Amino acid sequence: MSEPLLTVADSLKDRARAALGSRNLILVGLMGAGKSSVGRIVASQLGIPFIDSDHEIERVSRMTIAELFAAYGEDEFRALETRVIKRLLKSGPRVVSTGGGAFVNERTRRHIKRGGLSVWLKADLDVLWERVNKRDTRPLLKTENPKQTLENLMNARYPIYAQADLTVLSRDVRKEIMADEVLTAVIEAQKESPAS
Ligand SMILES: Nc1ncnc2c1ncn2[C@@H]1O[C@H](COP(=O)(O)OP(=O)(O)OP(=O)(O)O)[C@@H](O)[C@H]1O
Ligand SMILES: O=C(O)C1=C[C@@H](O)[C@@H](O)[C@H](O)C1
Ligand SMILES: [Mg+2]
Repeated sequence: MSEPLLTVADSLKDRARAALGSRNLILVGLMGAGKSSVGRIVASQLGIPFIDSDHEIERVSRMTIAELFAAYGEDEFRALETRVIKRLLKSGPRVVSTGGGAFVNERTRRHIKRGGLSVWLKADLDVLWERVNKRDTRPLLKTENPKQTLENLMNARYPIYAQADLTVLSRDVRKEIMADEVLTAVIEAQKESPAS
């Protein structure tokens, strides 16, 4: 006889929570991949705190990301992002959703690799574009052809995101389903390398 659905769902959360242990779970990937929205659900499923590095940067600086880029430029923003992410990863377990460029920065990437289990939410261009073109708050996409810019970012960044510990395909299914797939990937990773 098959198990009742509730038990299966409960055991997914419990198994993922046990597999994660005291490590942080860090979501990386391009703008629109779903790091913030899926990360929040994953954290609530695991019963651990959720923090979004973009929100944390805005909180500590009391400026929006767009204002930070405009006032200080991208290099200063990256330096602040590195410091904030380093601090967020000092204790765990937490789910930390990062900004789209965080894992691309070498220093930040080093902190993420040391700081827990990283998951790349990988999406194709059309999925990302459908999501990001609804808002114009992203400074890097304020160009003449933002879709082309997004594609250029994909080409430059995907080989780097591929260094994450796990990859989950982000597509147009409910965010809860994406969250379950992240939990499943955490369990699978633990099976493959139980010592970690
Ligand atoms: N699985 C999904 N199905 C439909 N819409 C989604 C899905 N995941 C995310 N979205 C929507 O796409 C948009 C971008 O998602 P989100 O902000 O979570 O991405 P992000 O990876 O955090 O992007 P950024 O790097 O810009 O912070 C939001 O409007 C969100 O509601
Ligand atoms: O992809 C990027 O480089 C960025 C993504 C956003 O999350 C923000 O961190 C910022 O707009 C830069
Ligand atoms: Mg986000």
